[in-house]
Amino acid sequence: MAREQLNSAAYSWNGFAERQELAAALAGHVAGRLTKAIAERGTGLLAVSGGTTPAKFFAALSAMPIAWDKVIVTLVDERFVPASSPRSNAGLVAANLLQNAAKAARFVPLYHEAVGIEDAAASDNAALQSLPWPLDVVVLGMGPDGHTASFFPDADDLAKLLDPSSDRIVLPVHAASAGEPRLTLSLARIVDAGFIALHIEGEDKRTAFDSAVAPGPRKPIRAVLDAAAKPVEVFWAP
Ligand SMILES: O=C1O[C@H](COP(=O)(O)O)[C@@H](O)[C@H](O)[C@H]1O
Repeated sequence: MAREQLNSAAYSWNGFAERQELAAALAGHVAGRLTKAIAERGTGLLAVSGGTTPAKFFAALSAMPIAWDKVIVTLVDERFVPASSPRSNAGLVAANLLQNAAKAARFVPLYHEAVGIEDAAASDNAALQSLPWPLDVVVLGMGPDGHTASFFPDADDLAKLLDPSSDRIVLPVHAASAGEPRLTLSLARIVDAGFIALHIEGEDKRTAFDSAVAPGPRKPIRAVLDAAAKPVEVFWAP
């Protein structure tokens, strides 16, 4: 059960005492949304984040008894590295989510060998057109700098990345702080999802979230909160 529940127009705060408890609760919400989508339109479209936070949530979700053969999983964002790299978000998903019952899901990666991320983003854009948009569920993460997806505060052309009316599905990202070039779903596709969750853990991320929603410079996560038609469900544990 959520330890604390706070609401504002832009988000609902679901606080938990333990990370494992959060993982189980978030997995339950996501499974419920996917089950509903499968019943209504025969398929469930899920986009998940990478990084270090989601492993426990992925393990819990992978065991949920849903019709995984009707679920398509893709990524919110990806580092421009092959799946064999320890930095690969696809590698994290393969090792932790596409296991157990969830082995039956179809995974659509963002990384493909290409001359550069502009070419990779263009081919992803074409390949992902055929998915059954909108997303039923998107699970975002956030860095202590307030980046979410690969919307880094120092990214080139940040305004273009954060354009909520973009007709792009996937965009290339160059940002000095990102480590390597990135591929990211557009803000427009993220905020159009039926259920938007933000999964963050640790006091540093709570502080970063609090400062992002306070008056002041607009951090990328704030762009999601501002553009989403419904409140973002924030899942946090210390
Ligand atoms: O680089 C990334 O970082 C964020 C946050 O990751 P975390 O390690 O702090 O959990 C993540 O949401 C994103 O997918 C990833 O590419």
